[in-house]
Amino acid sequence: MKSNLMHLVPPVSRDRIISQFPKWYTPEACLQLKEHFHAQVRTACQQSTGTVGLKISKVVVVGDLYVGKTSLINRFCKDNFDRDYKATIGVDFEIERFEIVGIPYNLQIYNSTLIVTSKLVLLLTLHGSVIHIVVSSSELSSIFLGPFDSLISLLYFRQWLEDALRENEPDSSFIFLVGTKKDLVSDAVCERTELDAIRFANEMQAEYWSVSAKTGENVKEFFSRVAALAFEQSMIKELEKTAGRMARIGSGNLIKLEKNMTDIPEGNTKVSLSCC
Ligand SMILES: Nc1nc2c(ncn2[C@@H]2O[C@H](COP(=O)(O)OP(=O)(O)OP(=O)(O)O)[C@@H](O)[C@H]2O)c(=O)[nH]1
Repeated sequence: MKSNLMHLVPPVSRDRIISQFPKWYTPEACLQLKEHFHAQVRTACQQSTGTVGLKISKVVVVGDLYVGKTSLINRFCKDNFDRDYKATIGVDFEIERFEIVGIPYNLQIYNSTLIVTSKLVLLLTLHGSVIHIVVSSSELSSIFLGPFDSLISLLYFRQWLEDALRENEPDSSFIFLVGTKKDLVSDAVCERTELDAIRFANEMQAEYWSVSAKTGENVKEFFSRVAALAFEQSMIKELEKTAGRMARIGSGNLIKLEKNMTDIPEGNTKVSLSCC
């Protein structure tokens, strides 16, 4: 599957630019920076692997039994939906292939149920994962328990979150909360559930998405977001590894000021900016 994720923006680098050059930051400059970032990414890949190598990120999907994890993954990876329920035993996984800014890219999507998976298997699954997706069914969510269907799964979830954060470098992973089976609830119920879910997601610094594997609503958009963030994270790491050998964004030869800064009279901030 080829995905056109050209909307990628390098937030870290952009923030650095804004903080260093607040007065000259413009949408045009941002676009140029984005293009430059993509070029840098390709160069970084070539320098680190000798070719534009395949990148892989790990995504872990967890949640209660029967909430729709397998259906969500199947809708995205195989574009199908099965009404019949077949319980997932242990941990299952799918690989989805993308091409982002010309770079071959794979998402390894692990599917596991919190309650029935052994702790050791869960820890191994979580190790090195970039994206954590917590799935809950919109149909069953209770306003008392937030997006969780039972108190026990809420407790498991808290433990899981701690493990996930411990198994990975700080600030290197993203958490999503996904409400499935959107098609089974009315708009009014959906809205109410969403308010709870968004509040809960904010508490755990997660992003909330409401989807339906049956109709396909929001599924592609959701995984595009997942792929974009995972890819960006993996590229930022790549760039950090090769930082010594490369021009840094915000310094070096990326931004050229047409005028020498020392020539600018005080109070005059109108300087044109060009990217190389
Ligand atoms: N109407 C509707 N039904 C869904 C949706 N997603 C899943 N289901 C149904 O819900 C049941 C459970 O779905 P699964 O995807 O197998 O759930 P799971 O979370 O993978 O379950 P485990 O393997 O036990 O962990 C199945 O009968 C699906 O057909 C949805 O978006 N809408």
